[in-house]
Amino acid sequence: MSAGFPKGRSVSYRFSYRAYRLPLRFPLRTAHGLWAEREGMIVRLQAEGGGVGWGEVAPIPWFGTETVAEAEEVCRGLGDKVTAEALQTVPERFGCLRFALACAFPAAWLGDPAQQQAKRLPVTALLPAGRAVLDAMPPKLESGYLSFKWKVGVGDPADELALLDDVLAQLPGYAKLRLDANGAWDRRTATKWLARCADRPVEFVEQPLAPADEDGLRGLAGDFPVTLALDESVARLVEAKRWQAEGWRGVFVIKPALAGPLDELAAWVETTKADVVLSSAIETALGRAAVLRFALTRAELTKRALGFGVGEVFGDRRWDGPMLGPVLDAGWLAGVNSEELWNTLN
Ligand SMILES: O=C(O)CCC(=O)c1ccccc1C(=O)O
Ligand SMILES: [Mg+2]
Repeated sequence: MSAGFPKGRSVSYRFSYRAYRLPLRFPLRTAHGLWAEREGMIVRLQAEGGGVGWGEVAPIPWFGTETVAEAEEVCRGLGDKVTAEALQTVPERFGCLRFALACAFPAAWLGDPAQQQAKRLPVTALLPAGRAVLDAMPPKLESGYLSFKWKVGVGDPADELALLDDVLAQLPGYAKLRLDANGAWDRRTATKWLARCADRPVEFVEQPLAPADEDGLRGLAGDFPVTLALDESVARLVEAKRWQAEGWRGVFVIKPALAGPLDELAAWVETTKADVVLSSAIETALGRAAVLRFALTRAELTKRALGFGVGEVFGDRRWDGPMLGPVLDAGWLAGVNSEELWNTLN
């Protein structure tokens, strides 16, 4: 699957788009309040010869992406007949829409699934914030996860720090823990946590400070041995490139659904050997399948476990796709029917 804008051809496509609005089964507690409903769009391209493809626009506005309304306005401006050249004029700032459009080129949907069949990639289980983590872990361990991500920075920092020992006590020697503060800590709190993480099986600490505190983030990276990861700081690929150019040597958590065309992401990682983790933006099965289909063919993007173990997000099998367990293989992709999802939005 190529998942980029085809070059040098002025084939025209029929373009359409439909909005969706889906309640989250368990509203997500974040540093930005409660997230209860996912809004987005599905886009569709149909080649003159008949081939069809789909893509998903799934912004997270508090990550600094475009809003659904803004993406919709650009779509309206494109009209119902488009060329690849016209789609490439969508501005860089519209990372979600550019991801969706690049996914939707019909040629990308004709890929040979056989080439992916043998691949099996590990998935990270997302654990809930607070004390709930302790009950959530055992069944995840039982089902075979080797990698976990715990949301911190939500409750009282001292209570959470005390819980860290209990979480690590439950972690078998073969497993690793990621911590994600979503930018909620101040420098003092971050310092306490990072000191505590030294010599612990912590794979990395994600976005310990708000994106605005760039000096703070660079300072922490130099002061502590634990690996740091940027997420909110690098929502769009241009920002990841800038941090890298300025010397960031930690991990880049990339939410491909926010970052623009998958091809551009892969090219960057291939040329610079950036240390990346692919992560879900709580998109529907349609957008997730586009990312995971691509991930199965690109080893350089999947050196670390996939941040897609988000469980049943919508509580609706069609929009969640098949249950994704501790290991992704091409069988999961076969359970996602993009055409059917499109048709339910009719
Ligand atoms: O990255 C993962 O493992 C799961 C995805 C995740 O944590 C997430 C999902 C939606 C919005 C924000 C985030 C985040 O990484 O902060
Ligand atoms: Mg994060």
